[in-house]
Amino acid sequence: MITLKQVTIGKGKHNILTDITCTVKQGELVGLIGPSGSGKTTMFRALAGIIKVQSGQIKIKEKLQPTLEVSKYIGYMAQNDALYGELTAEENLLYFGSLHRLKGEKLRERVEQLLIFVDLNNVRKRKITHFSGGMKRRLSLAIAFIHDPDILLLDEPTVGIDPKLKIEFWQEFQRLKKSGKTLLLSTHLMDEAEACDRLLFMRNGRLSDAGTPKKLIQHYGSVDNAFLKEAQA
Ligand SMILES: Nc1ncnc2c1ncn2[C@@H]1O[C@H](COP(=O)(O)OP(=O)(O)OP(=O)(O)O)[C@@H](O)[C@H]1O
Repeated sequence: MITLKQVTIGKGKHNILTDITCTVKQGELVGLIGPSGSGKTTMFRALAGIIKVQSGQIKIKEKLQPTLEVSKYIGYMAQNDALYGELTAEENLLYFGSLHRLKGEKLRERVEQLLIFVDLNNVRKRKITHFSGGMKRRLSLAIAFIHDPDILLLDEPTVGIDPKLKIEFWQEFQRLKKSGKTLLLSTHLMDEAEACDRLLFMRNGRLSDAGTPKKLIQHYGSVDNAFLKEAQA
């Protein structure tokens, strides 16, 4: 579903990503973990087709990225919320839905479902400028889901989310995975890392290790240890 082959971004000594090769299969829930500044967001941006690779290639459903053709398959939740502050939550969803050519009853139904899912139904008419950080995150997640994409790229989706909603988000991630969606998400939280099918460790722009949480726990003692070891190495 997602293939990276010797992907390098940046130039010479200033590479942000270096020689990344990995795949994510359909129906997998993969966690991207690594220290701050290790290149996770850059990898998401490249997968979403926002930035180009200097060398190597990224394929989404066998199509070379960046290409407009694959944007319908991808739902990307960025770390910095890209929302329209002067629009309400509902208007933002309607707008982003229309960009994906959703309209009429189908769009309205989807907006209703998502406002309930991210627990913003009671503030749907409020402008985003009056939203808290956590509320903006929730709306960003709803926008990534609006067109029911096959691939979800979620950059720290639960930051600023209260514990109850975090559990509900994870139930939804697992449900989406079971329904055949492919999820790649970044996290600094070890309980989330352990809930993934597979983990990719990034360090200094390189993929330093990969494996199931179980395998990594066997090797390092715990996912926490694996993370700390990779961060310090
Ligand atoms: N547009 C850019 N131009 C130059 N350097 C950049 C650019 N974007 C990111 N970087 C650098 O690339 C490195 C990786 O950044 P990135 O945001 O991808 O890391 P990250 O793993 O997502 O970090 P965090 O966990 O803090 O979100 C950092 O050193 C950052 O300063």
